[in-house]
Amino acid sequence: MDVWKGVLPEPEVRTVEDMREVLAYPACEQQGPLYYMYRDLALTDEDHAILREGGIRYDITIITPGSVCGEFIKTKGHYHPESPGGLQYPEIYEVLSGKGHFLLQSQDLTDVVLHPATTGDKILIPPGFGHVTINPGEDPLVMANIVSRNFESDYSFFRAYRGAAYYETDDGQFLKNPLYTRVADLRFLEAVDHPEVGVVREVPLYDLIRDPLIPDLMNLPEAFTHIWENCLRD
Ligand SMILES: O=P(O)(O)OC[C@H]1O[C@](O)(CO)[C@@H](O)[C@@H]1O
Repeated sequence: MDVWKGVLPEPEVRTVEDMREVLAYPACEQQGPLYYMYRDLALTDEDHAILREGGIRYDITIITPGSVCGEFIKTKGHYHPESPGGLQYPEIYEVLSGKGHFLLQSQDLTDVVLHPATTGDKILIPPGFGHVTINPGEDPLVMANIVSRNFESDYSFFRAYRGAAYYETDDGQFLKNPLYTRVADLRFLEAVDHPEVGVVREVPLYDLIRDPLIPDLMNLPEAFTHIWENCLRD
């Protein structure tokens, strides 16, 4: 992988079979791996200690291009649980190469946002938003994330509702998931910088592991309500 100069552990792999319960076309007979997750990466032991002490993790995920019976390949989708301060844990993503469509849906389904993103773009997942990443491009989508290491993702809603509120098909259309009876229309929003917390295009996400603000942003989201309130503004 060109974008990562460090050691790569064995990835966790999701296959068509693992994804069946969230697919637009669950009877699809295709098989094989769809995406690869390299979790808890660090370039040096010192960096790994910084990540551990800050209670955060740096991961890289590679989503292969293509479709599963006509639906673009995507991640499974999950929500994050509540942090001790009462807000759900947030997350930060960066596109390292390729194109991504980051679909974010609020817990009460009154807001569903799609952020198209390309190399360098950063995406904030605010507390309370479930998220799925779709690869709508012809190349692998390589993306990194920083997230708290103090929780496990919650897949129960996406399992019960067979995926996110919208499926993206390989002709570029968004199909409303019929199990969502009441849900907001999809809003398209450009990925923007968040200079107040140092999350900007010119600074690679990996460099932020040394910024003392980032562990707080990820683990004490209640101290950053001004960021969450504004990050999905039109
Ligand atoms: O857990 P899912 O929905 O398959 O999504 C995978 C993504 O989530 C993460 O676990 C972080 O939230 C990443 O490692 C990976 O990109």
